[in-house]
Amino acid sequence: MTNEKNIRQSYEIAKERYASLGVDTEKAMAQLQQIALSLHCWQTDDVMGFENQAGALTGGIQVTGNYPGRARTIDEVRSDIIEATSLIPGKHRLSLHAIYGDFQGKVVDRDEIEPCHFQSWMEWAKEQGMKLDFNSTSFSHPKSGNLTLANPKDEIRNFWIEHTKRCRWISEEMGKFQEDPCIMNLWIHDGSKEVPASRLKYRQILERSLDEIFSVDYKNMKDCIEAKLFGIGLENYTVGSYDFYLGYGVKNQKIVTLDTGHFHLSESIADKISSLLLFTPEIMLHVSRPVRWDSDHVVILNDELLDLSRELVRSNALNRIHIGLDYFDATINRIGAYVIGVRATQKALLQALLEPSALLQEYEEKDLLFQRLALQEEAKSLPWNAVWDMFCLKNDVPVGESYMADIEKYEADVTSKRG
Ligand SMILES: C[C@H](O)[C@H](O)[C@@H](O)C(=O)CO
Ligand SMILES: [Mn+2]
Repeated sequence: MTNEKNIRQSYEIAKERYASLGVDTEKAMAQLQQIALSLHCWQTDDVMGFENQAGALTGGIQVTGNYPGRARTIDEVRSDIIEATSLIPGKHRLSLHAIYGDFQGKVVDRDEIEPCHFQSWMEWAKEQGMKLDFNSTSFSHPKSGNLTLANPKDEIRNFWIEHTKRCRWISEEMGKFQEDPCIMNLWIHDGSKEVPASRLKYRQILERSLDEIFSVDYKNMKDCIEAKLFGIGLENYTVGSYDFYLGYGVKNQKIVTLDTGHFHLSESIADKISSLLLFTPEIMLHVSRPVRWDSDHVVILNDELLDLSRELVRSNALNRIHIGLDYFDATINRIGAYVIGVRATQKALLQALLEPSALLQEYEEKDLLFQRLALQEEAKSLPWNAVWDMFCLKNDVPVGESYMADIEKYEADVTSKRG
């Protein structure tokens, strides 16, 4: 009770402080409430999925750690997602990879998947008031190799074309069922350890495959194409590079996915937002945290995330931006990993929504550059955390670090009992 009183008092002080700079804290909280983040289901089970022919994780991605409690069944994934979302303010989405289908113990190959394999997900999500997004899965399959949609061999390429076409069909049915577009992401690992004899050849093949895949028009799903710098074992050449997908996205008006772990480490993802918004219809983000490489560390509140969030808000186009998370850490409690990453992303967005942007723009227009820099610096220590605590309180989720106790309890009662 005293705690709640403190939170409310601190909020009132913060509200006044922000108002003095022309910022409306109530409006910022209302805007944050509208931002649904797309949670990646694959943090629950280390990207294993539920195919009954599953092998090791391939495609140049890697999960490290063996913390106990990995979800081993669809029910366990759902239970973990319910637990995680109970500790996160707001209403969010869930992103499924194609390997998470409800295959009922049968072997259903990737070129055979159908909407019926995701029907139970659609119904469950509806019960939870949650919308679904979708991803085709090119990795961890006997036909994955180093080349899928860019493979010169007809048999392999056509298999993956068929898989991806089916994923679009499933996404369309999901979108219809949930009466809200399903955002489908296409990422393939295709590449080569050494420099190929022709870089052009495989990109030409990939362009043709994509044209065939996208030849069917759908109304209830949206296509996103995700580039990458390199995968492990595929260091010299990635067919689906950023230049490739940026070109394809602009030419064909597809959504380009920016995964924050898929660029050179010193490259600013924030700087790309305004350019993409000028030339592509919408943007999809995979918020991740690269450490030395695309290591998919748990997202934390760092400068890169803050910079990106500020650009998203400043662009005035939040309705054209989809924000998903993409990391997988098996070294710590997996539900904790979700909660840390989602709350960090929301905190960054809140700080961006609380930026005294009207005043900063006014200084800029008047060429008051010292004043602009001074306010940018001072804005960093404004009492945004009091607004965040109030946002959590309003959403009836734990304030501050108190969520740790809930996760510890869930671990003791549930995940520690998994074999
Ligand atoms: C599971 C993958 O991480 C995901 O599908 C893809 O988006 C990626 O980022 C691969 O590095
Ligand atoms: Mn990604």
